[in-house]
Amino acid sequence: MSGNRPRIVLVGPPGAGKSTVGRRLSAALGTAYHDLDDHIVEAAGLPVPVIFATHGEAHFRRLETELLARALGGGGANVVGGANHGDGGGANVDDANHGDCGDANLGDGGDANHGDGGDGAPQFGGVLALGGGTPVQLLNQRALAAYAAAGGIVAFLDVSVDAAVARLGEHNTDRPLLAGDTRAKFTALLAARRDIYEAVSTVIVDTSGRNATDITEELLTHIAKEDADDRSQ
Ligand SMILES: Nc1ncnc2c1ncn2[C@@H]1O[C@H](COP(=O)(O)OP(=O)(O)OP(=O)(O)O)[C@@H](O)[C@H]1O
Ligand SMILES: O=C(O)C1=C[C@@H](O)[C@@H](O)[C@H](O)C1
Ligand SMILES: [Mg+2]
Repeated sequence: MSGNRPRIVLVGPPGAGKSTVGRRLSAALGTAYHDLDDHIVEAAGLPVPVIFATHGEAHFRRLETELLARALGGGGANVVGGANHGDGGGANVDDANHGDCGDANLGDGGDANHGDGGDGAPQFGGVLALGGGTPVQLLNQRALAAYAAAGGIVAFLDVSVDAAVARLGEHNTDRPLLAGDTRAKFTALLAARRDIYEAVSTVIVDTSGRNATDITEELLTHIAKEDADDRSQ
């Protein structure tokens, strides 16, 4: 796996602890931490709930797919501001004007660094936590499959409904898809996505009833084992 691609990618539903564990893991590994949601927020210049409310989920998903392709460096979909980012390859899913949002600059970010290092090479080494819904899009599933086939680790952080709701609250306001009755929405969301999380992952870690330190230790052990296996081949 190239040094500038993530050593490990974390997937799972909201509240699984991807961001929490991802930060701890990167600190333990002495590597960078990247949160795809944070990169989307930076690219859009808006918080996630505002992107959803103002520009719609479809626009958020296009930004997400573009940034995942850049992070995994597989020449995947080029969705946002394609002409300016020079990463080439793959389908161009959106046009340069982002007609759905009425703002030609949204998601392009001008001179902002969106992880492509300015020369198209991905700069997402270390730990990459995805958004809860990132693996749902087919293009993203393909990007993750290519990354895993090249030796990448995709860890599904699983969580029960009760544990997730205990973490997120019964009426979460930070996650647009869980607003209102968070328990009911989380239950439906996990039921719809469980097979996808399982399919894209190379390892599954149940986080229910476990603290972040414990989960981080398990992932560190897994990474060390993968590294040892790589060396022996
Ligand atoms: N193992 C854990 N035990 C208890 N609480 C946890 C654990 N992991 C995370 N949390 C708490 O749960 C909440 C959600 O965690 P976090 O933001 O890391 O989830 P996420 O998977 O990144 O969610 P999202 O997909 O919405 O970004 C936070 O308040 C965090 O402190
Ligand atoms: O589960 C989801 O679809 C989402 C999870 C968050 O990480 C954000 O990516 C956004 O709120 C969508
Ligand atoms: Mg997160």
